[in-house]
Amino acid sequence: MVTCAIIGATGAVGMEVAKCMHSRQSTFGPTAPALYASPRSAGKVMSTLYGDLTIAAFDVDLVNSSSYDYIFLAVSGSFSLEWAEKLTNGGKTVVIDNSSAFRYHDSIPLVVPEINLAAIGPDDKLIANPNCTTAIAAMALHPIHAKYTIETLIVSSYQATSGAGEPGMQELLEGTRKQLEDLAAPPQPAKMFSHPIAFNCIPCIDKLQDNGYTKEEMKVAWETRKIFCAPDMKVSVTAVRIPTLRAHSEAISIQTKDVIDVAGVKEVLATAKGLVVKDDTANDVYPMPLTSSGADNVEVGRIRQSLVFGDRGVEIFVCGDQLLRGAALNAVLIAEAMEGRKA
Ligand SMILES: NC(=O)C1=CN([C@@H]2O[C@H](COP(=O)(O)OP(=O)(O)OC[C@H]3O[C@@H](n4cnc5c(N)ncnc54)[C@H](OP(=O)(O)O)[C@@H]3O)[C@@H](O)[C@H]2O)C=CC1
Ligand SMILES: N[C@@H](CC(=O)OP(=O)(O)O)C(=O)O
Repeated sequence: MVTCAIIGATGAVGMEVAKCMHSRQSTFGPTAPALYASPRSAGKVMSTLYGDLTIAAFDVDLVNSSSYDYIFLAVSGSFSLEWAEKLTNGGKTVVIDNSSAFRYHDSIPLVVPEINLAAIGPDDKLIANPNCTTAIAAMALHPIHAKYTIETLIVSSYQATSGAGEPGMQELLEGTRKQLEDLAAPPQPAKMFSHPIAFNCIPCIDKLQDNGYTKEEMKVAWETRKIFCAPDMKVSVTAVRIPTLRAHSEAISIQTKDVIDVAGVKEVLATAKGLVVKDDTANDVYPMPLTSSGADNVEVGRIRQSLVFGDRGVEIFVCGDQLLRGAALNAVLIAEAMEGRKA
């Protein structure tokens, strides 16, 4: 029996981890996870696919006394910095961290299972899960990179409010509801975002860096290079928050080393794991947040030859549920693969 705990179980990612575990019957399904959150949530009962489960307040000794096989961490970067290594419990537990705390450490694997599972060594006990915008793009980009060698990426993202967790979604819903009561009223003041998000879009996610890009934008560059082992790949991103609940979308311009064409791209994407090609624009079939929300696979479409890069470039549009592909599902697939290695 594989035993697991979710820390941050009441949050947007934590709740999805429990659902993903349940759906992966082969490895995790039979055993309900232990759920931990902040002391605010202690004793609360959460309805899950495993039935009603009671939340415990996080306490490192309490958690370590259970010697779980896997811990899914879904709290904050500062929380992970403080606790992640201690939670490996002297090597007894594998900790898969959804935060950005360890992604850029050379000695910590940053993993998308379909791409670089081999980055996990036999003694690795702390594994970093990538940023959601990075993970979704990577699913479509890696097969293209493997065939044509990507040299340059220019990305514009359209990111859902759940990227800011459960409170982000609540702010969109509440702001929209209030605005619809009186369209002439000033927007609700923003708490989670830097401006009201209802009926708006905000071209700034996370902290501004010295180079004029935001941290969210730089994460995509840093992480794509690390996951693809492509330190020289040129990556420029504009990350934008939009008033949707779930699923991030990205328009991606790709410039390659080798000559590339649409038919070849479609062929390589059609057989790639974790992807579904939705590319029939004449019949209004393309990736969208509404169709990719709740789905395990990333949608890719609008595949066309680049007017800018000619026969060394294509344009694609991707859309994926960032709570799943960009967080919970990616983490559970990592654990499943690590468990599979033991067999
Ligand atoms: N949302 C997304 O799309 C993605 C998020 N991530 C990362 O995943 C992590 C979680 O994000 P998300 O689910 O969105 O965040 P939420 O704000 O929705 O959830 C945060 C969770 O952390 C818990 N928590 C807060 N403080 C403590 C504490 N002291 N001890 C134990 N638990 C605590 C909260 O519990 P309580 O309810 O008791 O406060 C809650 O369960 C973050 O690091 C984020 O960067 C990564 C990829 C995508
Ligand atoms: N920053 C992402 C979500 C997230 O939490 O990312 P990260 O794990 O890199 O902090 C968003 O706002 O959509």
